[in-house]
Amino acid sequence: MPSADHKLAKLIGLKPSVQRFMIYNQGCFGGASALRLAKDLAENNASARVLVVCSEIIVASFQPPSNTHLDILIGSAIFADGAAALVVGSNPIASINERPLFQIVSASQTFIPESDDMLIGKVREMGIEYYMSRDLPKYIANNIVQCMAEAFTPFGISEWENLFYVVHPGGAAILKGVEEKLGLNKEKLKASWHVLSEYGNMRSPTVVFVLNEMRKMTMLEGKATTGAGLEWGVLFRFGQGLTVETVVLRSIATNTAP
Ligand SMILES: CC(C)(COP(=O)(O)OP(=O)(O)OC[C@H]1O[C@@H](n2cnc3c(N)ncnc32)[C@H](O)[C@@H]1OP(=O)(O)O)[C@@H](O)C(=O)NCCC(=O)NCCSC(=O)CC(=O)O
Repeated sequence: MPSADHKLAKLIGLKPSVQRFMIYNQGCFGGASALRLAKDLAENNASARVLVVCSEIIVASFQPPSNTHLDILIGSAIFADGAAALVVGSNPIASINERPLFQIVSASQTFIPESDDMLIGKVREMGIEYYMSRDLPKYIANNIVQCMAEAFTPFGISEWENLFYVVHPGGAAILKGVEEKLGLNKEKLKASWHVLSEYGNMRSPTVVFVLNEMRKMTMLEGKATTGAGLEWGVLFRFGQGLTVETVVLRSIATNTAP
């Protein structure tokens, strides 16, 4: 200490009076927790612009394979270092060229009952020791429909095929489980599959990579909105707890987005 937020604020020349918040020990769902907090800050502080920065040094958790824990080897194979940033605000000012990419409509957090043992990270001297149950993908898959229903019922939406998807690519089995339970075709999670294969599971920044990939793909394909041509979408993350973060998004017309 002072921690990374203080160093970053100085490095990029923010005012000394900038309001800083650090979120630790959230694992993979940290990126969505940060968005949820940023949304509240932006909506409750007129003209605030919130810089969200997610950074993970996962190499600090790297361990040699264990004879008794195959999951340690799986963690070493799928996890990767990464960092990402985005800005959240309300009431964009067109005259200074503020052009949003997505609108955060709602953001919620819940945890799956009886799932505490599915994913555990123990902070040790050598870094974080990770334990993942082989049943973890099943728990996520079995609970996704309920999370989606709770998030989208207030908006009268129940057709999952009509949404765009920004799903945390925790592993291939997790993406396959989500596709299967929501009855999605392979194209729907294209951005998540791409980020998993190119960058791996970087925990909290991963979802920002997926958002950016979604934007890039839809621009390249000439779609009408930043959400693969669709209006409504979901950003879905999970982590220890098992905690699930579900963020309802709306896309922006590409003729107005940067
Ligand atoms: C690791 C995989 C990519 C491997 O996929 P494959 O299709 O190649 O193979 P598979 O699924 O059949 O698994 C191969 C063998 O490994 C075993 N196996 C799989 N996962 C295991 C685990 N966690 N612990 C112990 N064994 C495990 C299977 O039972 C099988 O054994 P056998 O051959 O004997 O039947 C996939 O299983 C996967 O995506 N698993 C989920 C990874 C995960 O938990 N991600 C969450 C990260 S945490 C996160 O994202 C949040 C956070 O950090 O906060």
